[in-house]
Amino acid sequence: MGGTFDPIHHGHLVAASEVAHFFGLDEVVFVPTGQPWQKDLAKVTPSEDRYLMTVIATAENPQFRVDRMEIDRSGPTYTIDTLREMRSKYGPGVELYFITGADALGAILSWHNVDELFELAHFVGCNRPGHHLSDPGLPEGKVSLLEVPALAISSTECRERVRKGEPIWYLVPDGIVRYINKTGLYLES
Ligand SMILES: Nc1ncnc2c1ncn2[C@@H]1O[C@H](COP(=O)(O)OP(=O)(O)OP(=O)(O)O)[C@@H](O)[C@H]1O
Ligand SMILES: O=C(O)c1ccc[n+]([C@@H]2O[C@H](COP(=O)([O-])O)[C@@H](O)[C@H]2O)c1
Repeated sequence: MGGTFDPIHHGHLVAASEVAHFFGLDEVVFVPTGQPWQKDLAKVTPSEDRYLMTVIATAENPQFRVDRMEIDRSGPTYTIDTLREMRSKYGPGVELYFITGADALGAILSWHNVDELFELAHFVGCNRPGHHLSDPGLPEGKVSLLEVPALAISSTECRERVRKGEPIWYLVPDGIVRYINKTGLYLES
């Protein structure tokens, strides 16, 4: 599962858990983006903080792992590079699934080298409140749409709540609340 994870929240974790269960996956690898080129980079939290929060949020689940390949890569982050790297790391016999939310799936045709993406992994789109879950005309058999228990949580809302002094308990794992309080992240927009 790729994401900016700024910060990681329970919507991400529920989607990952549901997809793992439904498809019988061995593990879910969370890959925080280095430079998400379709977002305003000036507003994105340093990658090391986003990586650490992802590690904290997933630490207790033996099926979840975090990979720093995107934050260690220079230049804009393209999923195609990540999938090529994973394919060469795991070999041709391993099936790769890329987990996305409905908003990301809707924009996938704008991603770098989109045609090759579908040769490297199967894409799973999860529903998300406020976003319509539909296949935007992707190659046959390369995408699955999955209904997961919907959580109306976004990283944007979490950041906004911290800035306004509102609680984010139970929207994100407890360790993430403590990390944000300790570091002072998101106090200024
Ligand atoms: N509540 C949610 N339910 C299902 N999928 C989600 C949810 N929140 C995020 N996702 C998906 O997780 C992936 C990573 O999301 P991302 O890190 O950008 O979080 P976000 O909450 O969308 O962030 P932001 O509000 O900053 O845009 C994307 O594919 C996104 O669609
Ligand atoms: O490869 C691309 O061109 C591309 C463009 C936009 C988003 N992505 C990936 O989509 C995932 C979700 O992105 P985001 O910006 O919603 O956090 C994350 O892994 C991004 O690296 C990938």
